[in-house]
Amino acid sequence: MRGRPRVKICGIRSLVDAELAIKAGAQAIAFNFVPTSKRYIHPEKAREIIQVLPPYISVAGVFADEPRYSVEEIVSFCRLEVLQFHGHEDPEYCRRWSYRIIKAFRLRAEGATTVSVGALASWEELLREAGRYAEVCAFLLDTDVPGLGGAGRTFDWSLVQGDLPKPVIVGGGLTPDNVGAAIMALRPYAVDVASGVETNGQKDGAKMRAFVQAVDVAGELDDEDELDDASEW
Ligand SMILES: O=C(O)c1ccccc1N[C@@H]1O[C@H](COP(=O)(O)O)[C@@H](O)[C@H]1O
Repeated sequence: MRGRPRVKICGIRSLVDAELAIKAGAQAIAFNFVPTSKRYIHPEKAREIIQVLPPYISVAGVFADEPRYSVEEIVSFCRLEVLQFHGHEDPEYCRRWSYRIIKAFRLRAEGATTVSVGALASWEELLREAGRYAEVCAFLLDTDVPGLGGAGRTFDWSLVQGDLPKPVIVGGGLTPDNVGAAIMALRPYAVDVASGVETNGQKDGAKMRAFVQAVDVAGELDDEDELDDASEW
């Protein structure tokens, strides 16, 4: 992909965070329902925020290894539109949802020599895993870090050596300074950021604006390289 990637800002915990992200130009925001995450938000609070959002902003929920009934309950209570499964969910778990599903794969961190259980260390492993998840709408490529995600660390981008069968969202340690390079290297459908737009653990409006501007610049450069191709997302 091709052209200007979409931006998702993850770990929204207040209405102010949501407003800043939307004003900065994000197309999607996400609420984190992983209980161990420092960005966890209670469903009641997420629902309050979602109820007053303007239209045309995609709203996602991040889950990791959560029982299905519990996800169903939170999704319908909060009226989420897209679900991001960030744990060890297998292809069977990712089937037969009435919502769009993004499956996250955790890739070897830049500079690391080993990976944790379920994380991927080569293009061949990634390609094989991606082929198993027929019913998801996109893959999120994130970094293998303790706590499953959100640590602000990049993965080894050279592991990605071609196209995957679904649109690719790139996350993991992106910042206003490196997101342009990530886009030029990986040409994703979308980029995803949590830590890189925060200061002292709080969402930072200036960093969010700088992030979206960096995506705009890289997206324009990418556009110049591309002929319109309606067959690609
Ligand atoms: O943000 C978290 O705390 C988190 C916890 C558990 C699973 C996923 C989490 N966040 C996701 O991690 C990536 C990258 O975050 P970062 O930019 O490196 O901080 C992002 O996709 C979040 O959705």
